[in-house]
Amino acid sequence: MPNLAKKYDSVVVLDFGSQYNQLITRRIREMGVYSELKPHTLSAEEIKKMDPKAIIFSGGPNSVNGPNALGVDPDIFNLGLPILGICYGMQLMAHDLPGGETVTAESSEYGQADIDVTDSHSEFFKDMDEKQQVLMSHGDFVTKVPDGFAATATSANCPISAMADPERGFYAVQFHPEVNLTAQGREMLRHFVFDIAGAEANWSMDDFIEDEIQTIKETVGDKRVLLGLSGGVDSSVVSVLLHRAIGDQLIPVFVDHGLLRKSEAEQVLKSLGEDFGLNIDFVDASNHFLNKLKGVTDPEKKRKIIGKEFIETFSNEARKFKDVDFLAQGTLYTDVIESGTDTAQTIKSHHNVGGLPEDLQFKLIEPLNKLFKDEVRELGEKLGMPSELVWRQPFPGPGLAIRVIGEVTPERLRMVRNSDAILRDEFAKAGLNKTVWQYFTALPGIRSVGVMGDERTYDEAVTIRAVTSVDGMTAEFAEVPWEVLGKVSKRIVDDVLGINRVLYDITGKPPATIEYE
Ligand SMILES: Nc1ncnc2c1ncn2[C@@H]1O[C@H](COP(=O)(O)OP(=O)(O)OP(=O)(O)O)[C@@H](O)[C@H]1O
Ligand SMILES: O=c1[nH]c(=O)c2[nH+]cn([C@@H]3O[C@H](COP(=O)(O)O)[C@@H](O)[C@H]3O)c2[nH]1
Ligand SMILES: NC(=O)CC[C@H](N)C(=O)O
Ligand SMILES: [Mg+2]
Repeated sequence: MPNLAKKYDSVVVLDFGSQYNQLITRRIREMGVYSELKPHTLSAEEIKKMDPKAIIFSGGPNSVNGPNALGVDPDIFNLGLPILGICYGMQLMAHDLPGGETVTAESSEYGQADIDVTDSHSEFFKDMDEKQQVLMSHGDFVTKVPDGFAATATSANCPISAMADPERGFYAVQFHPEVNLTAQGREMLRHFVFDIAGAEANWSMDDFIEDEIQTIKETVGDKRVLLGLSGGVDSSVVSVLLHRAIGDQLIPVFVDHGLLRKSEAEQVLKSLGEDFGLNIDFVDASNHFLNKLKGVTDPEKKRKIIGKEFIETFSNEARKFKDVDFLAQGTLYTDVIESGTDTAQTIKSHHNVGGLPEDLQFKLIEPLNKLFKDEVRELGEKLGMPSELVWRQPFPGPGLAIRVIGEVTPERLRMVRNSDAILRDEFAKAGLNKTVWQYFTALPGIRSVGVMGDERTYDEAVTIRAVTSVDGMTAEFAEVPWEVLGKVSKRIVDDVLGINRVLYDITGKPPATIEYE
């Protein structure tokens, strides 16, 4: 995203490593105010140049009193700008400003909690009920508010749940107003952005499109751009943006790595090639990928191999054309944060981020890497893309490899591919493809005893994963009618050789993730 903070009213969010930090920026963009996440190392001078209306300090995994504490330029407090500290951000304010104190509690608090607002005059909690349901997720807490501050909310486990110094426009909360589990969190953030910081809502997704097209044009010049096109929502949206910006300088490459779903290659070539008119370079690299994956069982190793093979395939293709300096990908913010950053932990290396080799010879173009899935869908609709494409369920780049736990063999790929086709068929018949966010089968690598036609079997199991979500950051298992599950189970066991048991996964994210590896 270009540096737009100066062009529109904006809020700068400083990153201390919370998994939710980019959710803060999107909550603010939803209000029509531009927001960007920036490193916590940004100096007061650099922030001043961006001319934001306010600053937010995000949460983070470290302790302000610990050896890995992350800090801010102390001059930030003298910029005359309103500041909101969230969780770690609040603790940091109490740690850095005179008179305050943050200590490590004897027991941590993770989950929903009730707080009592003690100062209903506070602009932050203006016109709100005294009791508020919030998400707490912390081990440290503020025991003394800094000079000039007053406590504004309290709870049984966290006596100072919020504090404020309205004079300087400094506000802080121990809970997370950016997540849905804080019932009125959006309202509180609105108070901060509009009433306290006085921002005006003068940014929208249309501005994003215009600004991105302009930036892409300037970056690319007369060079060519190879785009990894998967047929999924993200890379398709990128293809439209790029096509608008640079026309025929775009080379969309679709790779069949042997890990695609049933009939996927034909469908993608038809819908994006024939119907949508993209001139797709199709590469069948399946033997190559599958050979490299032979004997590999560790999930992170698989992901790294796939990331490397993708890049090798793209490099080989680039040699066929002249002047290819750039690689474009449909990377989303979820891929970035889960792959780990300087401040956030690695949950899994997405092939397109953490799986990339260090000596990449392309410059990357990733226009969506600050956005979430639902924002990308909104963008796709604004770009006039067909709704079947915009509302397609996500399919991960490493494909079926991360749905076969343990070794990826042709035999096991056949089992997961055919069972997945049955699941998708039955979900479509039941209309569930419109309501369930993502659904697929996986091979958990369990073998168990069965009896089929009076014979003993000792075969693999298949699990069904079906989740509802908005942005893929959190998810709940979908409540699928028993009847549909029964049909799917019967068809899988009847038709997919080598499967004698079907399981249904009833875990959310967290604590699980959506995919199995
Ligand atoms: N088979 C493939 N061929 C070429 N590029 C691919 C392929 N699979 C994934 N990619 C690249 O990796 C990126 C990340 O994959 P990801 O699955 O997150 O996004 P997507 O496929 O575009 O959208 P969706 O999340 O809806 O599946 C893609 O946007 C694309 O650039
Ligand atoms: O392009 C991708 N490359 C990857 O390596 C990858 N891993 C997971 N996913 C998709 O991301 C969303 C969140 O997945 P998890 O809960 O499993 O982390 C879900 O929609 C997953 O399907 C991936 N997409
Ligand atoms: N979620 C957070 O920001 C946590 C802050 C800090 N690591 C704590 O445990 O208190
Ligand atoms: Mg995909």
